[in-house]
Amino acid sequence: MRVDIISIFPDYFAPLELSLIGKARGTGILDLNVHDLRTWTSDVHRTVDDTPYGGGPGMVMRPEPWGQALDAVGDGTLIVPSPVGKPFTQADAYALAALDHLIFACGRYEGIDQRVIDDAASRMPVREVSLGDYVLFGGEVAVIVIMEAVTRLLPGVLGNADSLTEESHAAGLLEAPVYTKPASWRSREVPDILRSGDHGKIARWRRDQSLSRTASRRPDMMAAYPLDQLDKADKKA
Ligand SMILES: CN1CCCC[C@@H]1Cn1ccc2ccc(-c3n[nH]c(N)c3C#N)cc21
Repeated sequence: MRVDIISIFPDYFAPLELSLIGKARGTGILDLNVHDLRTWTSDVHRTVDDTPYGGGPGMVMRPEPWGQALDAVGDGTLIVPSPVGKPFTQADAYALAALDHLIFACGRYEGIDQRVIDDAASRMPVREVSLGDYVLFGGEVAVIVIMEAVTRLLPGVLGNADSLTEESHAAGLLEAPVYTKPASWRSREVPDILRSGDHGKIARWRRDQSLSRTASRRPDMMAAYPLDQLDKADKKA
């Protein structure tokens, strides 16, 4: 997978040189290129913003540098983090992980001139996405989150691909609580069932824990959970 990230703060993406994403870059699974938007400015001050038409607070990112930057990186699927975007989900992460070329446009200030998105949409798929119902300074942090959610789904990145099937949001439920040694810690014990060695009972316990956690913390996910899956789980466990 090729990824191009365009930002006025390219150093924000230093974390993408670390851990499993850094390894994916080193092994060629991920071809990640970070670009400074100011590369495509032509004035001495390398200006990327200007006052908004119609008045209002703040500044808007100028279309010219963005247009040249997007021309330079070529066509792919353009992802534009934005507070007005579609909420980003695990399903979106899977969809993006199946693509060959992702381009991320990191806005700042009050946002990017709308004509940049409209112009790009005339020649490639454009996805405006939001991380959640809160306001960030810009798109960079959202891109780091999306990059982690997508990269971990790429074949060869996670040592144990099986873990993808049971994790939260992949199976449609929140994960059960996890425990490790010691068996007793500050007078708190690991649930006996997890030390029983009875894998059928352990699976049922974990499913019950997932269901109760999801029901109490994410009733929206419960509403979307296919009821026939609940029956299957009971029979399997
Ligand atoms: C504050 N400032 C004036 C009001 C409008 C937004 C602006 C800041 N800002 C500029 C570009 C940009 C991109 C994404 C986000 C963003 N916020 N919250 C999310 N879930 C986001 C995503 N994904 C914020 C951004």
